[in-house]
Amino acid sequence: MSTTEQAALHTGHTSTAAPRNEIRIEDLTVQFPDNKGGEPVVALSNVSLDIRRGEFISLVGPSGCGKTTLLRAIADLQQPTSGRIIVRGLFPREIRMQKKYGIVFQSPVLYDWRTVRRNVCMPMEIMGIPKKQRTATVTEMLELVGLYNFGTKYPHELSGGMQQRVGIARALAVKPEILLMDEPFSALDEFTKEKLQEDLLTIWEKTQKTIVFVTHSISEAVFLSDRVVVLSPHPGRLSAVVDIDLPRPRSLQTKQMPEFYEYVNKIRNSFEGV
Ligand SMILES: Nc1ncnc2c1ncn2[C@@H]1O[C@H](COP(=O)(O)OP(=O)(O)OP(=O)(O)O)[C@@H](O)[C@H]1O
Repeated sequence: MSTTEQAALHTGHTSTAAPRNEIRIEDLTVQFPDNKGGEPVVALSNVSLDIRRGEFISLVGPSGCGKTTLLRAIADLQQPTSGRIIVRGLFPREIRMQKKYGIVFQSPVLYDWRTVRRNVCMPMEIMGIPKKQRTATVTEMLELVGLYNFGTKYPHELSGGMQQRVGIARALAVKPEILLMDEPFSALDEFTKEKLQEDLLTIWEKTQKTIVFVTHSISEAVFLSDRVVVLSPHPGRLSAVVDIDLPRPRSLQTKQMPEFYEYVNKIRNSFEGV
C-alpha cells in the first residue's frame, strides 16, 4: 500500500486538517509462539482504541497483560498477528522511519563515555542534523528537563532521576510527535518520581506531544493522564477506559483531592476479577 493510499485510510480528513485520531488501534491481536511447541501466548486479543492528538494516555494492568507489547506494536517494534495500527494515516513503520516517535524505557541506556550533551545529541548525529542546529537543540532540551548545568557531566556522575531526564531530553531532541514511555519512573525513589511526574506534565503542556505511558502505578496513571486504559491478562484485552476529569495544571495538591482517590479506586476496582 502506498503512502497516499495509507493516508486515505483517514476518511474525511483533508491534507490541511489535523486528524482527530493520532493513533488508531483496530482489532489488534499479538501472539507469541510457545518455544516448547505448545499453544501460542496471546499477549493481546482484539484490542481496539483511538488515541487523540495531544492526549496523555496511560496503559495499566497486572503483569503480563500486554502493556509493553501494545506500546511496542505502536512503535513498530512488534508486528501484529492480526488487526492493524494506523498513526496519522500511516502504518507505524512509516512513522518510525520519519522519526516521529520518541521512546523512553525504564532504563535510559546512556553511553557512559559520552557527556550528557553528547548523549542527548546522539540521535541527531545519526540523522545528520547540522552541528549548529544540534547544539541549539541540545541546549533547549537540557533547559526543558532542568539539566542545563549538567551538560558536561558523564552519566555515572548523575542520579537515577537525572539519568532518566537525560533519556527524556534525548527522546525529545529529534522533535517527535509522539512520546512512548515504558515505565520510565518505576526504578526511581518516591520523591524523585513525584518531581519527574510534575516535570513531565510541564514538558507535555509546553510541547503538546501525544504521550502513551505504561505504568504499574494506578495513582501515577491518574495523576498524569487524560485517560487511563486498563488491560486484563491471558489473553490481554481492554477491560476499561477511564476519563480522568481532574483539573489541569496538576500538582501535588491534585493528589489530595477526593476525586483523585475516587479515580484511583474506580480503576483499582476494575482490576478486580482480572
Ligand atoms: N518476545 C516474547 N516472546 C514470548 N512471549 C512474550 C514475548 N513478549 C511478551 N510475551 C508474553 O506476552 C504477554 C504480555 O507481555 P507484556 O510484556 O506485554 O506484558 P506487560 O503488561 O507489559 O507486563 P509487565 O507489567 O510485567 O511488564 C506475557 O504473557 C509475556 O510473557
